[in-house]
Amino acid sequence: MLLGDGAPVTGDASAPVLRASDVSVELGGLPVLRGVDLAVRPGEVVALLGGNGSGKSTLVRALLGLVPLTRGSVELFGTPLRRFRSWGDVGYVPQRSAAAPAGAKVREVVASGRLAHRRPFVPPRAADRAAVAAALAAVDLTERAGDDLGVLSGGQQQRVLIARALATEPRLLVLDEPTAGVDLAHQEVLTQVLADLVAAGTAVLVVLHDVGSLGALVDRGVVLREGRVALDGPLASLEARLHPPGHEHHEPEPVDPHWLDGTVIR
Ligand SMILES: Nc1ncnc2c1ncn2[C@@H]1O[C@H](COP(=O)(O)OP(=O)(O)OP(=O)(O)O)[C@@H](O)[C@H]1O
Repeated sequence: MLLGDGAPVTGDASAPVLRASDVSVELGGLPVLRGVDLAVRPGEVVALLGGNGSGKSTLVRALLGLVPLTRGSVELFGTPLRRFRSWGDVGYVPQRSAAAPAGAKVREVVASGRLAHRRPFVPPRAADRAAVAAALAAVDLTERAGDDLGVLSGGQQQRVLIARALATEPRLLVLDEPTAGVDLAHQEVLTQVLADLVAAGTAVLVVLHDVGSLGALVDRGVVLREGRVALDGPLASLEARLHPPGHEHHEPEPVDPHWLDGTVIR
């Protein structure tokens, strides 16, 4: 369909890239997520917060189709998850303990982030090689590209997983505790890399225990508690509800700090 001036209709540019409605998940016969609603828009950075076992990783995995929903629905870029095929638009950094392929070279792991862009049995194109090189440079691991993943330190392995997701050149980047085990200097490098992606329109959903340097990028925090969304709002408002100034009477009700179970917002 064309508008009167001939411009193609491309849809609502601010439509959510990710929308979860009433998502419930049971694992081992027990409810883990209970009616979660969540939307992430282009260029938005949403932090998923909450105590241990509140369901953050399960939610991320459910949103990517890695665990089945028992109720509710997920849309990626406006397409229901069961019909979604554009995985080249999605980057995923799992929790490190969940992924450390034995015997793989660093470059191979990062290059696997390009698979959704490539046709089978065709050698990588210049664009694929350039994306891998840029991703390795972004996490400061160019020199280690030929090493076995297993000989890298824990924090370096984490940076490899981040590079794999960056190599995808995603429009939606989902990261599960990406800064766990990463030193402060490289957390700041990661923050700058993400800031550049976000400025270019990439949306980010990031599970965090310690908001740390990434906090400067975060637009909104969503706090899970026992598989439900307990709070959803700007980080500053969550912080105000956790630490209300004693002398003001118009602040919202303080929330129970145990909901965050040690999560550090500031
Ligand atoms: N495969 C599984 N089978 C049974 N229960 C599971 C499974 N995976 C997760 N759970 C349970 O689901 C709950 C939520 O786990 P999840 O890993 O999503 O929490 P989390 O908020 O990411 O925690 P953390 O901050 O410790 O990483 C926990 O009680 C966990 O034991």
